[in-house]
Order: sequence, then structure tokens, then C-alpha cells
Amino acid sequence: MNSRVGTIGNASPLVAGAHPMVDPFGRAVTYLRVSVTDRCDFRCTYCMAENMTFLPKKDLLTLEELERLCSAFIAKGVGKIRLTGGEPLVRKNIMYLVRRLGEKIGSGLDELTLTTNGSQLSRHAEELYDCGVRRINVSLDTLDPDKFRKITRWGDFDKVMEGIDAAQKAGIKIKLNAVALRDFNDVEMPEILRFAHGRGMDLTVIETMPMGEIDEDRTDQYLPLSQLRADLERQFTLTEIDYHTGGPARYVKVEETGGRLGFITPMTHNFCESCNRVRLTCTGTLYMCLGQNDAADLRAALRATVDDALLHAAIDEAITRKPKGHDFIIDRTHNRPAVARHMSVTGG
Ligand SMILES: Nc1nc2c(ncn2[C@@H]2O[C@H](COP(=O)(O)OP(=O)(O)OP(=O)(O)O)[C@@H](O)[C@H]2O)c(=O)[nH]1
Ligand SMILES: C[S@@+](CC[C@H](N)C(=O)[O-])C[C@H]1O[C@@H](n2cnc3c(N)ncnc32)[C@H](O)[C@@H]1O
Ligand code: SF4
Ligand code: SF4
Repeated sequence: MNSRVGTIGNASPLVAGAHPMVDPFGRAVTYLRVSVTDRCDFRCTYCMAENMTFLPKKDLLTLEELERLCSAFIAKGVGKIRLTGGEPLVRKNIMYLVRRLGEKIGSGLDELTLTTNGSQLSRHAEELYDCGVRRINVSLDTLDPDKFRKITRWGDFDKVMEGIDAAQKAGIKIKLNAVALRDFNDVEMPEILRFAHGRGMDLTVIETMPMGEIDEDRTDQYLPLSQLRADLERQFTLTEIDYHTGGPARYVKVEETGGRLGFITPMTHNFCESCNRVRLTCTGTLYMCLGQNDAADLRAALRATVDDALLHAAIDEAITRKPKGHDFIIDRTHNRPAVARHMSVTGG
């Protein structure tokens, strides 16, 4: 049963009885994204360099520690948790954490979900459903296996398709995420849209953000979504709709397919004024904004004592530092990212 009772600004609704955390700009923080590992079995060109150095295992929080941190956030009014990464499903024993968090659905937690590249979905889909996961986001930038290999460097297209099939068969709803890339998948977007909607999936398209030291110049690939939208409007009728997931996408209905299409526009039309989220990494670092470097170390508070009071105080202090927004710009004169941290550290 949904225990939500109200909203603050445009942020997501609140749990009855829980005191939501409110940041200095009056935004309630109700959504936690947890990067459970920085590792991944793909090397998407816009996300990682081919030769990545990952954290040593000893630096990772245990799954029990991640669960304790998540519980602290739920106690502080977070109702939606998304597991991400790196690739969340490559973390060893990840289903232990999924199960433990799934047990909290209905007792403070409204939604447990994940964002995945889909490569490991076929073997986990049924268990995810069994743990209470009803909706996931799968990243898929192209339907062409050769282009898929090019953009992910290491990915196997057929395995992702098997994963999507398995998740749908298990009863899990899927939203596809596609990063919009000029001269790569822009011309393919109508086909991706028809594929998604033909399979009953929402599609969101995302503007590429300048993050991470990456061994390719991506500035030429950047595509403002206003341009993609104008291209799509030559073929489709897009109608504004009032549909919200608590995430940053602004949705339209595509009349010809009956499906939903979302635009995530951090660069051209940022959505920071309705931001409701913070990001926890697998080392216990809390980033208050995807596009800023300030962070709080929750690991120290977590490990100092079994009493959660210190942890709650550390979370409260971090929220007082949540910034108004990001400072991303696409600088065509420099191949230099605005934020040197890779997207995989915070999980998008
Ligand atoms: N700048 C910025 N980009 C974000 C933020 N949240 C998500 N994104 C971008 O949107 C992409 C898709 O996010 P998802 O992992 O699908 O999560 P979501 O959009 O919150 O998902 P829903 O719950 O389905 O709405 C991310 O990979 C980021 O590229 C945010 O707070 N700030
Ligand atoms: C970092 S991945 C982590 C989860 C999982 N490995 C996946 O790919 O879905 C989360 C999301 O971030 C997006 N992403 C990665 N780098 C990005 C960038 N530079 N700009 C915009 N989105 C990016 C990916 O497309 C993906 O949808
Ligand atoms: S976007 Fe996801 S799948 Fe691609 S390299 Fe980054 S973490 Fe891995
Ligand atoms: S860029 Fe920062 S403030 Fe803006 S929506 Fe993302 S996390 Fe929130």
C-alpha cells in the first residue's frame, strides 16, 4: 500500500509519519541512488575509459554496511532507492542486498529499483521480481549489434536482449535509457522508440554530460534534445502529459505508438529546482549533486559506532550542503570534463 501523503515543491511525495530531509533550497530529499560497485562488464565510451582502474575490494563497504546506510536514509524519509553502479548486477552477492532492501518495501520504502546495462538480467530477473522489484531501467543506445559493440566496447547485444526478455517475462516493467549521440544513434531514434513502445516499455533519451577523464573527445557527439525532439516531431505527434516517476525526465505521449517518451535534459533545461535525490557510492561517500565535487564521508560515521545517531547526524549535515545545481557546460574549445569523476562512481 502506498503510504505517501503529500509533496514539497516538485519533489516526490513523502512517507506518512517520516520527517523528510529538506535541503537549503526547500527541496525534500526522498530519492537515494546507490552505486554498489564502480566495476562494469562494459566500457561505454561516454562513461568510461577503456583501461579503467577500479577500487581495490578492501575499500568497498560490505553489503551489510550498505544495507545499514540505506536503512538510515529510509528512516530519514527516503522512499525510493535505486541501485546502480558501475553495473549493479556484477557486484558479488548483490541479490543479498536486493532481498534485504526488498523486505523494507511497505515499511518506509515505497520503491526499490535499479538501473542496469542488462547483461546479467536473464539470470537475476525472476529473483528481482521475487524481492519486490517491479520496475527497472535498462540502458540501450542502439539496436544495431555492431554499433552496440562500438559504443559499449565490450558489450554483447544478444545478452542484453535476453535480459530484457527475461525481465518482462518475470513481470518487471522496463524503461529504456538511451544517451543521445549525434551522428551515432540520432537517426536511429524513431526505430528505438518503435521498438520500446512495441514492447510496452517507456523510453527516455538523455543529454550526454561532460564527466570523467575519457580517452575520446565527446564534444562533437553532444546533441541537444530540442533538436532530437524537433526531428521526432516530423514523424510523431508528441503530447505533453502529467506523468512523474520522481526522476528527472519530462514525459510526452507519442500518439502514433501510445507509449511514453521522456527527455532528460541536464544541459539545455536543467531540472535542479525539483531535485529530490542524493548519491551514495560503494565506499560510503555521499555526493549531494551529480554535477559537483563536494561530498560527505558517511563511512567514518557508519564505522564509529553501532548507534545510528552519529550516522543520522552526518546525513543531516550533508544535506545542509546540497548545492542548488550543477555547473556543467559543453566547452567546444577544450576536451576537458566539467567533473573529473566518472559517471560510474555515482551511477548516473
Ligand atoms: N544531471 C542529472 N542527471 C541525472 C540525475 N538523475 C538522473 N540523471 C540522468 O538520467 C539518467 C537516467 O537516470 P535513471 O537511472 O534512469 O533514473 P531516473 O531517471 O531517476 O529513473 P525513473 O525513476 O525511472 O525516473 C542518468 O543516468 C543520468 O544520466 C540528476 O539528478 N542530475
Ligand atoms: C553509469 S550507468 C550505471 C548503471 C548501468 N551500468 C547502466 O549502464 O545502466 C547509469 C546511466 O548513466 C548514463 N550515463 C553514463 N555516462 C553518461 C554521460 N556522460 N552522460 C549522460 N549519461 C550518462 C548511462 O547511459 C546509464 O543510463
Ligand atoms: S554506462 Fe553503465 S554499462 Fe556503460 S560503462 Fe558506464 S556503468 Fe558500464
Ligand atoms: S545536477 Fe545536481 S542539483 Fe541538479 S538535478 Fe542533478 S543532482 Fe540535483
